[in-house]
Amino acid sequence: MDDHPAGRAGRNLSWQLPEVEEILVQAHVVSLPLRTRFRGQTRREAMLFRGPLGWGEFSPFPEYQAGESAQWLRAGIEAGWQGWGEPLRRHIPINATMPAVPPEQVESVLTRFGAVDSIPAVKIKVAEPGQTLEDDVARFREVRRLVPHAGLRADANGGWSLAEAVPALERLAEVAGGNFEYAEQPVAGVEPLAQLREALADAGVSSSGSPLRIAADEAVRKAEDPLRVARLGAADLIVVKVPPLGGVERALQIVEQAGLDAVVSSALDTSVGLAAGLALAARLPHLPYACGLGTAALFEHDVLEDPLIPSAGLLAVPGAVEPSPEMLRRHRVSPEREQWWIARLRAAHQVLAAELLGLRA
Ligand SMILES: O=C(O)CCC(=O)c1ccccc1C(=O)O
Ligand SMILES: [Mg+2]
Repeated sequence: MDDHPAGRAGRNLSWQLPEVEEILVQAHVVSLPLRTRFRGQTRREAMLFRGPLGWGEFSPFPEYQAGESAQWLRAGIEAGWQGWGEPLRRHIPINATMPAVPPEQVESVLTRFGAVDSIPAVKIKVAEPGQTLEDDVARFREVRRLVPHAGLRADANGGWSLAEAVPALERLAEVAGGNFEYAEQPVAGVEPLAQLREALADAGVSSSGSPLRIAADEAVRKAEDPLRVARLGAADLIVVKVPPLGGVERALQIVEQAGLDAVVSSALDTSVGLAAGLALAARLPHLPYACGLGTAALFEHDVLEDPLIPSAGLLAVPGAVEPSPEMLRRHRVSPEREQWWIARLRAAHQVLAAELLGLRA
């Protein structure tokens, strides 16, 4: 557990990087409208490309620089040129994802994730800038009212301070009854998570008689060293996303080396990217929680004829997916935007090429 995975000559981690021009032979940049604002955005842009083995996605968020974006490119290239290995299961339980909406919108969001009685868990965004704890409590309460048997999770995206997080989680735990599965990245960083775990234990914040569990998200996907969380005992479980971790194979290694329970989640990917998340969830030997891969339900339009929307609380592991040419055309970005994405691709490719060279040296 002491090496950064990038420094390990692990299984299947060395590859032939395709040239940029080869990637661009069949590349499409789309802008997809969201139904509800998410991460402050109302549209999601993505570059999709076809390799010999199938489609891959490159969709780092607009503000991401080349260093961070290189991992996203690595994941997309893995999909098209490397493949994902053999699944251990055919269906993945899927949580609903609840953006920071007012309570009167909760029901309409939930119903997009299939019959509400079948939803195994709901991940609820909290600590949204500009909102208050009362907004979070009201949203939690409404979810609990509509799906009283679902597990509940709160995702603060690191938005609380330590001093805010303890009373906030105490409140939400009351509302959730025994159904509070975990709090995702309630505070930013790794050490603060470890401190919060102690503070919650001292304050006796619990669900179903056990201390409230803490999940690390940004502390894994945006960290120089994604395993520090595990080494410091800063979380009970980790959220793993294929694109920022550089692919299915690397994400698998991180989970294995962390030795913690893992929840696979999307990065608000199109259905092309979600297929990679499902491939990862299908390969994890132990999958104790529903995964956050139902986010196609938050899109007004997607690129597949049949987007990967959960039904009966599940998504089938699709293997290969094929975007519809009509959707790719309909949601195509402007030529200027396309050039911007190609420049991003080139910059990320350069970083990735240097990284892979370093590995081989
Ligand atoms: O986990 C889920 O339910 C959906 C994915 C999700 O919330 C997300 C999507 C894009 C960027 C960040 C996040 C996040 O978990 O913080
Ligand atoms: Mg999160």
